[in-house]
Amino acid sequence: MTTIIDGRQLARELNAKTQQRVAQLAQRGITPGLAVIIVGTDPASSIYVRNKHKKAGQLGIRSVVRTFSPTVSQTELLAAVAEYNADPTIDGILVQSPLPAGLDERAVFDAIAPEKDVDGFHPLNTGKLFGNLPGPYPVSCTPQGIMTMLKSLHQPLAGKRAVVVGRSNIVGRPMAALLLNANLVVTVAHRYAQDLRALTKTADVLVVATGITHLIKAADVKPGAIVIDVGMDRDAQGKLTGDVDFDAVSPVAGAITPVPGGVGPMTIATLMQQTVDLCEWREQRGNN
Ligand SMILES: Nc1nc2c(c(=O)[nH]1)N[C@@H](CN(C=O)c1ccc(C(=O)N[C@@H](CCC(=O)O)C(=O)O)cc1)CN2
Ligand SMILES: [Mg+2]
Repeated sequence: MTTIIDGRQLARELNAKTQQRVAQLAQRGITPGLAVIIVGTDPASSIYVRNKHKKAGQLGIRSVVRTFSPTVSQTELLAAVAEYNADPTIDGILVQSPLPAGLDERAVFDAIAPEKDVDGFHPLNTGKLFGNLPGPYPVSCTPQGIMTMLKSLHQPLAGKRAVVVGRSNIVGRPMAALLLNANLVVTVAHRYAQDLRALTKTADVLVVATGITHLIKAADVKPGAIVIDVGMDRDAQGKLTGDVDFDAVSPVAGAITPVPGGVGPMTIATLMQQTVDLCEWREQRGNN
């Protein structure tokens, strides 16, 4: 029997816990604040930002969305980040990725105060993650959400072989660090891998984040493996599909995430969780 990892249900459970934490903060007169910066009108990014804003509102988090035209200058963007860095009502700041060409995304991420870096993209936070330093600090929401999904399976993971396909800063690299910190034996594969399929076939935990529709087929997966599909691709008919051929792979896998309804909802639930984390950590530090 293959377990279908239900990201929507796990997100509901996580959001319920976050909502309770928000209610506890409210009793002390504290409202967590999230600032979301989006540049341009990319339809997918606009939907993700709208969903973040909506979910925040449902949980009692105050969210502000600032939308810039694609012609915004780097200086204006950095000024908006600086404004939120200095705003005591804002606990978490995120800049929706990708930024339009011509803007230096890395410089904008680096300008976010590390203690408000709700996406965990600041080098201080990624450095802590890669050094396996003691927390707390925020971690990129998609891989952090995947760790929550893996924990929901209640399977021992230490010593298992993990293969992460894709090495992006948002998913592949922090995913590898989280799995390594959880004592898995981790391989990161990418476009230069000489025999990708020989690698994926060794994985007890396979995480695929490439943006290549149905890259992973049944023959590429070890029987019983946990398969996590981060892909959000469109097939020839425009239908949302993953990097894993779900219909072919699910009979082979021990557990598998669907697309949609897998990793995506957990990304947003983790963002909400981390906004409240940042708010609580700030309180614990004494509002600094
Ligand atoms: N600043 C950031 N930018 C981006 C991140 C991020 O974590 N921080 N991740 C992705 C986009 N993303 C959130 O921003 C995101 C993508 C997809 C989903 C989601 O719920 N997907 C649904 C399907 C949605 C659809 O139908 O199109 C699902 O998988 O079920 C949530 C968040 C890149 N940018
Ligand atoms: Mg990649």
